[in-house]
Amino acid sequence: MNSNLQVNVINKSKHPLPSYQTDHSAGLDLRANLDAPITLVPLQRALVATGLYIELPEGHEAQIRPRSGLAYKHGISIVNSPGTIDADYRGEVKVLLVNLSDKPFVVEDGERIAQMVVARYERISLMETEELSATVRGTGGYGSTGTR
Ligand SMILES: O=c1ccn([C@H]2C[C@H](O)[C@@H](COP(=O)(O)OP(=O)(O)OP(=O)(O)O)O2)c(=O)[nH]1
Ligand SMILES: [Mg+2]
Repeated sequence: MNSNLQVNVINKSKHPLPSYQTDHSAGLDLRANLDAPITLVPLQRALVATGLYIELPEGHEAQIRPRSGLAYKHGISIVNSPGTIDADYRGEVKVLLVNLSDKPFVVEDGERIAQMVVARYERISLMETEELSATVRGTGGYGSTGTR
């Protein structure tokens, strides 16, 4: 799929720019940019560098999401999933990995550790009021509609 939304990026990593792996992938895979591998023992977390700096267009955010393969095979997830990259952020994109398995996991330099999905967002004006409109759901939630 072609994209016409150009996003400025500075690549200070030793790896190629992130890319979409298939024609319609939603996320660009991000690689760890490390001087040395990082070992995550069970339940340990680490802020992993990517060496990338991006300038998102106003009205867009980037979400940093786990990769399902790493999650399934090794229990590797992201603590603050989905991480949010703001359009006005100019720092390095980092990934807050956590090892949810019972075995140590080694993050290697160049490994694809997460994926970045760019999305539009709305900013809202909050209007304080005394009453909200009535709905069938009302205040029901947290399984109020049953499980089957
Ligand atoms: O997974 C992430 C999440 C955030 N950031 C960067 C970009 C983002 O724009 C900034 C702030 O993130 P967030 O608003 O989630 O963190 P905060 O704890 O609210 O920090 P701040 O007070 O700086 O907003 O940190 C990352 O590099 N990776
Ligand atoms: Mg914030």
